[in-house]
Amino acid sequence: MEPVENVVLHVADVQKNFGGLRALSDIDLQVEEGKTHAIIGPNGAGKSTLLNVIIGRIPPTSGAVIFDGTVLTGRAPHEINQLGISRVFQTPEIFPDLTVLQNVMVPAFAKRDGDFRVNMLRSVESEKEIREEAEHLLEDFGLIGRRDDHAGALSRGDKRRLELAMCLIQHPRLLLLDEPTAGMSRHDTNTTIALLKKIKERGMTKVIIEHDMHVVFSLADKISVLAQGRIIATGLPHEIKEDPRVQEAYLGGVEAE
Ligand SMILES: Nc1ncnc2c1ncn2[C@@H]1O[C@H](COP(=O)(O)OP(=O)(O)OP(=O)(O)O)[C@@H](O)[C@H]1O
Repeated sequence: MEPVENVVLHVADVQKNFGGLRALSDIDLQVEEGKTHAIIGPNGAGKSTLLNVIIGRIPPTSGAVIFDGTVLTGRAPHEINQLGISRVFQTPEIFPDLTVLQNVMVPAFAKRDGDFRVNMLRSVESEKEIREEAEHLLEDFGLIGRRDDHAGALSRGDKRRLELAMCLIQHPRLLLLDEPTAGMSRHDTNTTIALLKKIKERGMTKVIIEHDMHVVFSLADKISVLAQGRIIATGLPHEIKEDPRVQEAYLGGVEAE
């Protein structure tokens, strides 16, 4: 594998077996600081497994994940979060009984204080700085009008945007996005693409797993293609579009925009 400059995340020679099934083989992925790196591949290729290995939810069978020189493998998910990695899941993980504003504030306390604690909610009203930042984010995300509503009452698209705001208030160095536009209308998808482009302007590194080629080619600086648990190609978007192995394994017939 060719050396990559300014690598902030290195997935080094990772394998993952589920019993007799090898879900990931010989994964070597290098993500450059400040770039958006997309991971695409057909259903069952291993994308979610790879993401879960990176965030510490699934231990790899062998290999390691290194973030800015620190080995993540073996650390608990909340420790990995504290090191500067946040993630948005396919199914939004929000607090449905808290207000929209409280939802955005809680991860800021968690990052600062080290864990989610029930009593942190007592500080919600007194923490002016965090509250103001949360309100700014809700404005950016078009959710300020819903700030006092229960988050559980939001539409699916709004819940996903809320979750993104919950990540951003942590000022992560690396943001992992698992199909951030899944289930959204084209309009909501385009709004989310615009938001993610804005984040890019702030220089945050992103790893994005996505099925929607419109989203991938709108955002990615680099793309890796997973097929049957292996990375079969990594390159610039135009290189990936033109790669016959990729067309055969994945794009096959799908017109990339
Ligand atoms: N916890 C598990 N136990 C056993 N097998 C699993 C587990 N998680 C995933 N697998 C298997 O590992 C392979 C990779 O699955 P994974 O969900 O990572 O693929 P994916 O690329 O994310 O697919 P999709 O696009 O459908 O979400 C699949 O064959 C899947 O059935």
